[in-house]
Amino acid sequence: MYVKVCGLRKPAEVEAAVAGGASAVGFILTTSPRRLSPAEARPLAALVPPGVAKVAVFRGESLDEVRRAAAEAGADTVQLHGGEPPEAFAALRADGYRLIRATSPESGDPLTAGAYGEDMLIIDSPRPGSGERWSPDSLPEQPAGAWVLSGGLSPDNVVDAVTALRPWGVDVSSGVESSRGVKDVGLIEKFLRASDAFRG
Ligand SMILES: O=C(O)c1ccccc1N[C@@H]1O[C@H](COP(=O)(O)O)[C@@H](O)[C@H]1O
Repeated sequence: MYVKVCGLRKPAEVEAAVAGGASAVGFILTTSPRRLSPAEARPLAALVPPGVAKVAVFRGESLDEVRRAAAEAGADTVQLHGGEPPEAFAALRADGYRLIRATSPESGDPLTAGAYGEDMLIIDSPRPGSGERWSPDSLPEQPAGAWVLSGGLSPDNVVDAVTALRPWGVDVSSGVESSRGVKDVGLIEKFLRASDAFRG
């Protein structure tokens, strides 16, 4: 199972995620208590070994700004939360990025991974990064393909959530923090150990 740990801001957090077997680490390059500048993200991305994705997260920035910031940060994957059209995904694909489309159950967006040309689909609460969970009852259709469960996951609920929904991957930020925007390395390790139950 794919496991992404998002909103990292310090070398020790990146190192804990990598050592614990994360598939991807995320850097928030948009409005957020976890926001980093691309220049701040770049040395963190440089700590990430091959085989672990370096995800730059955006919400509502222009395509030009996404391109500029993702390149400066040294990301290899772009995550878009802004309801961008398929053409934006095509342009970023042509630049060589792997792509994540993020949406929420009641957005009206397609819930099939790849519908806009993305590699993965994150299904998150309507307020990304809030730590809020969403109800499976709010899904208008069964998600399909490489879809990633996000929104309010934590070391204590990830096993039950995955058992119930059987996503292709999971994504966490708030649930591995001691307070809003402040990661707890012990919780990152605990989340990754809990997720090990679903990895080969
Ligand atoms: O973390 C943020 O503040 C954020 C801001 C804007 C877009 C996305 C953001 N985070 C994403 O939210 C989920 C994690 O949610 P949770 O905190 O675990 O409930 C993850 O996809 C982050 O990339």
